[in-house]
Amino acid sequence: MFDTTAAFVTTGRSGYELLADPQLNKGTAFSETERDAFDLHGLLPPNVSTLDEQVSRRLQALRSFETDLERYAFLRELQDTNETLFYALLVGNLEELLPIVYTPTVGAGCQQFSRLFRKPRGLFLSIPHKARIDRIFAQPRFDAVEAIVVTDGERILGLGDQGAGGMGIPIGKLALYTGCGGLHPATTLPILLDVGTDNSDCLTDPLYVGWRHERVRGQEYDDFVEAFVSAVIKRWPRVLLQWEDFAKNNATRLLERYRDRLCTFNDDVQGTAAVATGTLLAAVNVTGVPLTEQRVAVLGAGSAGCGIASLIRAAMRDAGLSESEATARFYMVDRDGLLVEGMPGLTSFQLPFVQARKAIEGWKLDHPDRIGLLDVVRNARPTVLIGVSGQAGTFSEPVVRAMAECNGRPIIFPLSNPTSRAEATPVDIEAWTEGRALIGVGSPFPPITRGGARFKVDQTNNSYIFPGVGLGALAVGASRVSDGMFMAAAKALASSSAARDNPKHNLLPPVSALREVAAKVAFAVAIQAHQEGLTADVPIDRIDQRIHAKIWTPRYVPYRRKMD
Ligand SMILES: NC(=O)C1=CN([C@@H]2O[C@H](COP(=O)(O)OP(=O)(O)OC[C@H]3O[C@@H](n4cnc5c(N)ncnc54)[C@H](O)[C@@H]3O)[C@@H](O)[C@H]2O)C=CC1
Ligand SMILES: CC(=O)C(=O)O
Ligand SMILES: [Mg+2]
Repeated sequence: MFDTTAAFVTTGRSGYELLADPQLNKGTAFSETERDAFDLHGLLPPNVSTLDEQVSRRLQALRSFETDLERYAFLRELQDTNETLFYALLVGNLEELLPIVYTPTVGAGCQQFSRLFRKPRGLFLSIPHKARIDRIFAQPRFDAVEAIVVTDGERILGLGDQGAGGMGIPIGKLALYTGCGGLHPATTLPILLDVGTDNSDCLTDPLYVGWRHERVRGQEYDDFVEAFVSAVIKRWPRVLLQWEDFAKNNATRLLERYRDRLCTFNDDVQGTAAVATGTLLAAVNVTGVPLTEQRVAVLGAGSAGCGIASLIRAAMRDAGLSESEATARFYMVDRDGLLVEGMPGLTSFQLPFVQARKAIEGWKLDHPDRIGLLDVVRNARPTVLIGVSGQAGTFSEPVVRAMAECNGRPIIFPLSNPTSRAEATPVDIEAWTEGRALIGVGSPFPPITRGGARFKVDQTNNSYIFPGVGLGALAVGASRVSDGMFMAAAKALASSSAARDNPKHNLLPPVSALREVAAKVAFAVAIQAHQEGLTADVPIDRIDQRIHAKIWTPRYVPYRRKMD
């Protein structure tokens, strides 16, 4: 386990080599003694700064930019120059910086990746270099790796195929692993599986940095992923591997293939499920309609949609419903309308959530051959409406008004990212429901006005879950990540809700509290792993201490020169 509490660091690097290493560089904060010992005099201006002074300097520079994309590029550059400073800035300003490091700006960062590319971060594993994976992994720099986030760039937020530009997502997710979950940056590794791209803008862009090839699919793709996972297990047998932003035809399939072979999970399927379930449990407290009486409509029956349905259904079973009673409460709507039994083209992970033909007999439909979202809301009268379709504006005024007509307090979560892809905006939902809706959004939105005051709508994003799941799993050396661990994470999140005491308060803690949320989620996840027999021999009364020992706080420690 990486020692996050080391009192000093010993290094053989000096001069420019030391300044060029983002894991070791302190910039102007190198002390006089360190400047003597590491030949840094003259390479730095003479004034020695504190970390706080450096943070103030960078914050001032950051705020002077005109656009968020410039701020994103600035922060990425800082991350690649001085990680301690980058994280001190991030941790101290989560609310302000998360929308830049993470959604929505990270989406633009992926789209502009080839233009912004400066220094290498993480690993690009491309099909032409499949045979070299072991050798790439073998570099000593990666000895401390404990957490990997991997994507193949095919479904980047709601922005589709971004090819190698998708690397922005693992980088952003791991920034949250450290910024919110406290994992030491040296233990994190972003990976992009470059299997080509079907994005013609990338393929025809002379500046595109990825492998210029159409996306490889089928057996060759599967063989490549297998080579990757096998090499990961060989190099880091106890690593936590997070799958991120894979397209619908791969996400659940790969999760099922690998979830029993290593400590791994899919964030879009399982992390999203936990944040949606946790927020819903908090909302149920407010509306007073028990979970067992909720009816849930989901727009977008893909990885996130079916993951969400699956975990909410499990929560309904825990609350006393049978499997079939719980299943009947879900209305999954995709491109071709409501999923009903016998519909052609259903995937294996959609099949458990189809509605029985009999259940919809007698429904009044706008068009007899297609059951759209509005039909579902009018006929099924759902209490909850969740959007994970990546399609902006699909929670139209008639749909939202219909939700408001059949519910005193409709629960409406347009969760698609980035901001431009949200199914509806909080301002519109607030207006169309006369302020009665309980709203959750995937990306940050400006505050709305509620009861004459500004109200910040909850950002219902898996960032409330994955840093804590990773921290908890790693702290106790979990061998696997189970569905039970995600349920524990969801319940821990719900128990942090301020709305438990006052229904006018937020369903979720603010983004500024994400570090505390991660620690709480980590504890619940680790306890659950222990109860399921998935941990190494960590006594239950040591779990809290293990978690806190793993949380790194960005600060400078003194350096000592390593003698040859
Ligand atoms: N708030 C959060 O924490 C998270 C949000 N998301 C967002 O959810 C969205 C979907 O992600 P995934 O499920 O992984 O993608 P996916 O591609 O697996 O699923 C999207 C589904 O939406 C369907 N769809 C597309 N257009 C539609 C339309 N007009 N009406 C109904 N269905 C339509 C697609 O056919 C597909 O089944 C993305 O925008 C992503 O950013 C995903 C994960 C976490
Ligand atoms: C938040 C996230 O994981 C997504 O939008 O894909
Ligand atoms: Mg994602």
